[in-house]
Amino acid sequence: MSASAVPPVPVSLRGQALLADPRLNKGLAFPVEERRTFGLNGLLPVGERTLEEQVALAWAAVEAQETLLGRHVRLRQLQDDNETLFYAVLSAHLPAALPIVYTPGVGEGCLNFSRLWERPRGVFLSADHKGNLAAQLEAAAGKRADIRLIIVTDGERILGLGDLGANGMGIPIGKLALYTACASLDPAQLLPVLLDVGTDNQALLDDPAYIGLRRKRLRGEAYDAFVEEFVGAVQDLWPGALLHWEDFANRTAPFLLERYRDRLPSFNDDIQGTASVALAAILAGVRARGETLAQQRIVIAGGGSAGCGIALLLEQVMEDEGLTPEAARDRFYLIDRPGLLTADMQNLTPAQARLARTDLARTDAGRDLASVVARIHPTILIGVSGQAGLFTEEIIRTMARHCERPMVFPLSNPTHLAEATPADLCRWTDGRALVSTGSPFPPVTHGDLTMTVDQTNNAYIFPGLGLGVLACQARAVSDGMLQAAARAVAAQAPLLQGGLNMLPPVTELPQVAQAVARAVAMQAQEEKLCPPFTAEELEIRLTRMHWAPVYRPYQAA
Ligand SMILES: O=C([O-])CC(=O)C(=O)O
Ligand SMILES: [Mg+2]
Repeated sequence: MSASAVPPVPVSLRGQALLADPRLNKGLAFPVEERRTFGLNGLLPVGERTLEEQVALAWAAVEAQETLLGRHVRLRQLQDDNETLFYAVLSAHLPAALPIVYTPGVGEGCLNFSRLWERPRGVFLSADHKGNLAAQLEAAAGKRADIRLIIVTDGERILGLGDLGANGMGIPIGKLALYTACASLDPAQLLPVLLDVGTDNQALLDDPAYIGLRRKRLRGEAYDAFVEEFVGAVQDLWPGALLHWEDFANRTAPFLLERYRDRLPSFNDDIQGTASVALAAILAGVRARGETLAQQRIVIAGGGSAGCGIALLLEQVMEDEGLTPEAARDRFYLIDRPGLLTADMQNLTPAQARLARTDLARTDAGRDLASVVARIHPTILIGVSGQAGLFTEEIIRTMARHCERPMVFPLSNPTHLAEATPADLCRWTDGRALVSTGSPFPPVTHGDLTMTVDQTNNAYIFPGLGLGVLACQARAVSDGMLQAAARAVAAQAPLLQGGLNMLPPVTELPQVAQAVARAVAMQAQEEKLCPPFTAEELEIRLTRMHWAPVYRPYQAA
């Protein structure tokens, strides 16, 4: 769409204030007339640039940075300076920009967040300000803001990096960028929120540069009441907005998910988004092998909420394929630090207890990962352990002896925490393994074949899920909607169309998001979780919600 076809936006800011507003700033792309109308002459040099020229220069400046952190910082500065240009850069360079803005670059950003802090983005809600959260949310978002989607974290389990306290704000900022870059949601409708309830990370508490609350984490009833006040404020201020929970600790995440999933549209991305994309890749893999999910033996290394979430969604599909709930559960072997989880263990979470094995006792030998793999001959091995190198050569070679095309998913993030590298997995299995990681990896070569590495990252799911939920005004996010999202992604698997990959390439994330959004909305309607709509109405809404990174003309308000 050319700029002249777009109706002018009324703008009340002038001069410095206009240039300092990242949502409105155009930098040297302000045309002569707007420079005059808004008092920009003298503030800007006379030179003019098109958006395309700005994109080329901005991207060159990113690429000139020597480190991943440097590139991440450069893009974050661009986002805070000129949002339109930032998203134009992302859409022009999506595969290269994603690992900078998102995993693994965002991990570096979080680790250095306090030191890099320059200007605010999003809302920091501190436990010290309890009782005042609604006012702070409204003030920080802007009085007239129409917030449709919030990502919230309390920073306790940032990727596999652990408790980063207030530094975890990098994650909601980074993930929200994907809602715009992949699903074209208007960035003005998205809000990152950090619940600053303290940190148990002593290094941060001791760090003079740390920007967060200097106290141990709020726990128990005080924590619950704080989250409750936050959710209540969101519902009052922005009814119908979607709440995306991200990177909460394993013990907190499932509890918050269950507590709120029927009260407002909400989902936990680490549990449900990760499960949905894993299901997508696995469905593509088993179909390519000419099998069903119900035929698989699945070992999950990592008994946290992500591992349990993956098992739950896979089980539901196995039941759809005709297995009884007991038979479906029997397909899974959940392994955590103490080894295979067995029903006689103490302190299991409810999700772990459901999956714990009853055919072994906690005192039995052979409960370590290598022994379990050697005994049960899994067809699928999933790593959500945060333990680099957990998938050893011996384990993988054993698995590959009993399975022609073993599926191996080292999903831990960021890159250095993956349970194995794709290159090793390819070598140890003579190129037979179907490999997918959580973070991006370079292509692998086997013989004269070079293939890109699939990334089973929730980025395939959450942007489209959010778009679909908002487009149909769903009042909740059901497991059925997550299954529908997975099926929509699996339907685009190159592996089922003569290609090598289980997931579509990252370049296709925008098309994937549209397909996921449609599938999610249709499923919500099927389950009567939204007002009824026709297919035509859905298309109109999806088109209306489409925000493109182009400069709109301004007129003085
Ligand atoms: O952020 C990512 O890349 C995936 C994710 O949710 C996590 O690892 O916590
Ligand atoms: Mg996460």
